[in-house]
Amino acid sequence: MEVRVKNLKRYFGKTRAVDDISFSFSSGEIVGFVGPNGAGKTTTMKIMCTMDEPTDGDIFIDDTSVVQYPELARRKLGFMPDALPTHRDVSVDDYLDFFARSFGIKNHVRRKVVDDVEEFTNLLGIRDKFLKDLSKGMKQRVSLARAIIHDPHILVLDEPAAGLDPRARIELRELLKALAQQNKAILVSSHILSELAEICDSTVIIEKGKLLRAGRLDSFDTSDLPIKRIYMRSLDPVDEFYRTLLQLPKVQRAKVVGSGVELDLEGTDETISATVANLVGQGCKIVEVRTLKDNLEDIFMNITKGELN
Ligand SMILES: Nc1ncnc2c1ncn2[C@@H]1O[C@H](COP(=O)(O)OP(=O)(O)OP(=O)(O)O)[C@@H](O)[C@H]1O
Repeated sequence: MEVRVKNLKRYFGKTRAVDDISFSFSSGEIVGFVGPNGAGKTTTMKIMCTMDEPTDGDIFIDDTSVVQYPELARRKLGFMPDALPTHRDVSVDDYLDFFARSFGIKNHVRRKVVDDVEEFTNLLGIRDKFLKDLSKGMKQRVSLARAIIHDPHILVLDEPAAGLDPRARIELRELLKALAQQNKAILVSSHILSELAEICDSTVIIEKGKLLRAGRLDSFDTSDLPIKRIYMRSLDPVDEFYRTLLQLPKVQRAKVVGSGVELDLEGTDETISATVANLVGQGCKIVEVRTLKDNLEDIFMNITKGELN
């Protein structure tokens, strides 16, 4: 199963919340959806889950348009919104049973369906508790249980890890991995970038409604990014080499790592080459120059400008 976001646009008056975005993902894949506040993540996810309609463009689940066939799309999709359930005097079990009913799961199988989902999301021990008495992490698990009660092929999660403590975040991560192993296609937005990098097969980065990058993290072309991270080593004493590097105008940051120096250089590959030539010209005995791979956080900071929509 494939989800294809195709030239999606959603304008609110003059605000171009989503401005011609295209990307796709498939069964068994976890995709991180990353962007600063107001980038258009929630708007995209809401359209995917048929809770809003695009100004133009569409989203296809295989060949089914979510705009033309929202009922069909809803059966295939599970959505975990960023707002948690707030109903006060409803137990976890009644809450999940209600959603199982609303998806038309028949009486004789519904008990088993709810039991299985409660077991998977580790809710069996608290299923008689009222929602109002749950901690944030518990509510998050209830919200995930609700999203998967009808066994959807696609899961869309808006900021599921927000506000969770480290243990709850690890538990959530393990649940998402298990769901991907069940061959579900998962789109998950988050601001906790390091966490996404750990579980995601690929990443979609947007800002101000525009797509900046989409694909596997290790396949991102970073050659056009304004900051290059480099490791250099010379035969000169490392402290001396470090001080020489700091005096170069394009060096933004440097730190000694082992017998070499790691530095952020502002510019292109040409700048790296010119910098090495400059150092050799000053008599530095360079023996190693390596471009370091950016992690998701570095790439995100490097390509987004932090401007609000
Ligand atoms: N119903 C609406 N009416 C008017 N403007 C809206 C509406 N929904 C969203 N927007 C605007 O669209 C833009 C994108 O918002 P969206 O909630 O999709 O961003 P986001 O990436 O999910 O942000 P965050 O990380 O802060 O949740 C913002 O400028 C927002 O103010």
